[in-house]
Amino acid sequence: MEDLRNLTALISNAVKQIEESCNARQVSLPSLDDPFTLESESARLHPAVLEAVATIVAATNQLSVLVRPPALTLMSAAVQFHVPSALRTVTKANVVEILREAGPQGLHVDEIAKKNNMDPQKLARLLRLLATEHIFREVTPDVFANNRISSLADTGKSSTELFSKPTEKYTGTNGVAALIEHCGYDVFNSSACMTETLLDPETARSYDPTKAPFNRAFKTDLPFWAWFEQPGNEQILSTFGMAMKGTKALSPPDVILDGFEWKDLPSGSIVVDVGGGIGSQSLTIAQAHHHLKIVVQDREPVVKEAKGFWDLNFPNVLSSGRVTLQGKAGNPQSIDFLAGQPVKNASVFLMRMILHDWSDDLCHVILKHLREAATPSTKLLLVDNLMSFACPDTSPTTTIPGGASEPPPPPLLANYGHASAFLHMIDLQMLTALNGQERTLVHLAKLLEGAGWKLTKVYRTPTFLQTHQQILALPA
Ligand SMILES: C[S@@+](CC[C@H](N)C(=O)[O-])C[C@H]1O[C@@H](n2cnc3c(N)ncnc32)[C@H](O)[C@@H]1O
Repeated sequence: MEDLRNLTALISNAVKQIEESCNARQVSLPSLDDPFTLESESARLHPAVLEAVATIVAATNQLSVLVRPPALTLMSAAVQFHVPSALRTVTKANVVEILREAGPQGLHVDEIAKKNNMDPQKLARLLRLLATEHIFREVTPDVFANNRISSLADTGKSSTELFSKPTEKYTGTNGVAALIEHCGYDVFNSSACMTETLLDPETARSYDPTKAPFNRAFKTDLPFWAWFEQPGNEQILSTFGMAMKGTKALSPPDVILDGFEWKDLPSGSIVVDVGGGIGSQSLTIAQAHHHLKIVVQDREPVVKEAKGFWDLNFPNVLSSGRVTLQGKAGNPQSIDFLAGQPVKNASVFLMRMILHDWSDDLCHVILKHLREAATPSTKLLLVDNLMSFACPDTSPTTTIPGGASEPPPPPLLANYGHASAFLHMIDLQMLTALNGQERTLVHLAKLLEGAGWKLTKVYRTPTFLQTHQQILALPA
């Protein structure tokens, strides 16, 4: 009972904290029935509120596990995979857009099914599970409407356009639907092969990117990235590019501009976005800081995708030369961060969500190439998720600015329990797809040190827990 009472007290204090912060700023938390818009998120995007949110998510989950019959908790975990299956199916079948067009009163499944050619009763069962998880709303029996959560996956396009041009579904969107597709197809299928891969002596201890569960699932000896580029996988590759844009939704918008002091870089400074994908982070930096030159580097097929993205979102910036896309073809220097780094006068090497794709050995190779290309004043800015243990950590930790993070009050787990479960899932996402991993700060510090970099600072920007933290390193 003591844990129960303590958890309840934590929840009620956190609710008070949210209320006080919202009252002081004269904003209110949006209802679950309001469609998602960035503007209406302002109440939540405040450090005090985000901290209270983490407490509530951790404590409510711990409370429910504490009181629920154990068999239900365990078996719910065992069948949880139906949620991403249902979510991917309805997202791919354009249900979100059909329901947006229907308005808040919703639409009967018979009508939805007429538009997307599904079986209405099967569709109803998928939507009902999702509505039970607070994704969509069942307004009256068999009548469904979007809610705040489902509307985040809205491409903003008309359902007619989506049905007539299915291969262009994600182009020009916020990328969230693309992220659902990437997680629900490439990664979900890989995860289904996790057990066999991790228990097979041939692959159990391998950190080779060609021996991941992904390779077993898709019957390929190619690493994830090279497989994307195979003929026939064009759609999967372009979905991945947009999915990376969708990861922006996992942090407050434009958080890349908080923390690191972009404005203090001298005019004309070169920022190299290493493995920058289509350049969705670079776009934000380029739009906010006109004094910087930006080079987005990635594999050639990704760079081809990137060209259309920049022409659409920031016309003429490529032709002006302020932003350069570096891939392979058309450029004398081939871009492969495992092979080397051609830019030798960078002010900043930015690497967002790169190291987590690779084993320690391959991270060492990437970091070493950057170190060799760095000038004495080049800065290395990593943007990565920071992991923590599910128990108090007594190992020596770093004393650099921003290095320590406050553990939550007991009886919450030291890593904020369920509030950080998402990060641990992303860690396994890296394992299944790439044999990569998310890391603790101490782990990252060691990797950096081994490659001639010195971990210098962590910018604790108001992210959702420890997602996408900015980690600064300088040449050692
Ligand atoms: C997880 S994504 C991150 C993209 C981007 N930094 C972002 O945050 O949106 C990893 C990127 O690394 C690129 N990549 C993989 N192997 C590469 C290599 N050897 N050289 C250059 N880029 C590579 C992929 O094509 C992909 O765009």
